[in-house]
Amino acid sequence: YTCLMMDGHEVTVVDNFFTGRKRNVEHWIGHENFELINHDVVEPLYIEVDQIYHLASPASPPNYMYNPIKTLKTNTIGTLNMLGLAKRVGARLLLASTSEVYGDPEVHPQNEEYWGHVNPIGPRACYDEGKRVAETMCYAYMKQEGVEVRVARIFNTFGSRMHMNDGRVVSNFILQALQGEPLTVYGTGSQTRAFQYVSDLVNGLVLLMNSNISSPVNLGNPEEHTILEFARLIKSLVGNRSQIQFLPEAQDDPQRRRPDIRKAKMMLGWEPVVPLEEGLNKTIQYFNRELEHQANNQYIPKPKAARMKKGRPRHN
Ligand SMILES: O=c1ccn([C@@H]2O[C@H](COP(=O)(O)OP(=O)(O)O[C@H]3OC[C@@H](O)[C@H](O)[C@H]3O)[C@@H](O)[C@H]2O)c(=O)[nH]1
Repeated sequence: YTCLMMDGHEVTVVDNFFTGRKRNVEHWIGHENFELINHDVVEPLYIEVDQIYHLASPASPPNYMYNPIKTLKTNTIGTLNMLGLAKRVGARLLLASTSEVYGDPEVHPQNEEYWGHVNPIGPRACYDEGKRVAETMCYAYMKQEGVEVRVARIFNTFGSRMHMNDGRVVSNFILQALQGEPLTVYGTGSQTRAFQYVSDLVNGLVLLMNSNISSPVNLGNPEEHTILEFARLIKSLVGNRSQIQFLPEAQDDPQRRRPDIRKAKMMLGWEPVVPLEEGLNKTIQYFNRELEHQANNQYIPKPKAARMKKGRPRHN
């Protein structure tokens, strides 16, 4: 799939490593087109660039709810800083927005015209409303300052290099199945989602960035399943006998979600090409290797040296 560095672009990765990991980019360290900056977008950034993929923000519900104020700052102040950077250097900015701007949708499937159904004071608000105002900011900078913006509304995505503690449903189910633990379904499992594999998303993001479409575009895989169906599918692909355990439902959990991707198809010529099972199998292999890596890299503390007692004279 598309790779900016292999295509000859110089890429500067900016990460505060709140949910990111150095291991995910370590194979690029030393490449002449690659640079890594440990930086938080809540602080201003002064670099020279032509294009900004503004992907900053935790995306997993447990991660973004862990520190809602930080999530809000990242999506508001962070977005203002990135738009300010785009304005200063004349760069184009692509915002990673989300299907969560549609909230718990009353329209199905969701197309880009739908305004959404979001609880502004619920537990997901820091993210939903943060992304909604981030979109608003993009169009204010476009109108008032002439900044070129692109807005991708990204639907549920999974794949290699996800964090083991990510907390979203695909990584949870795979890790649970691989370890023979029960698969935790929140609520009845009748809520639906549609999942795209990460490489499809990357292709869509690069196509959108280089297109002339400034209005929001959905990027997702329209193949919709209930969460219970996902649990059963992952169990069968991993091939073990984990139980399914029903836990209380998550508050404000969207009940149905599926992208209408006609706009991306028509205007970008984009659609997902990785079948669900193939993506899941790749991700299962990845998490298998992660579990092995974890088992082989346990930190074993060295025995502590005897501590000097306080108050006694030291004889050196
Ligand atoms: O262990 C789990 C985790 C999650 N779930 C359920 O699975 C569904 C999907 O949950 P996830 O946490 O993976 O993701 P959500 O769809 O709720 O949110 C996601 O939406 C789109 C993106 O912007 C983000 O990646 C994320 O916010 C929900 O109904 C959730 O309640 C489980 O049943 N068990």
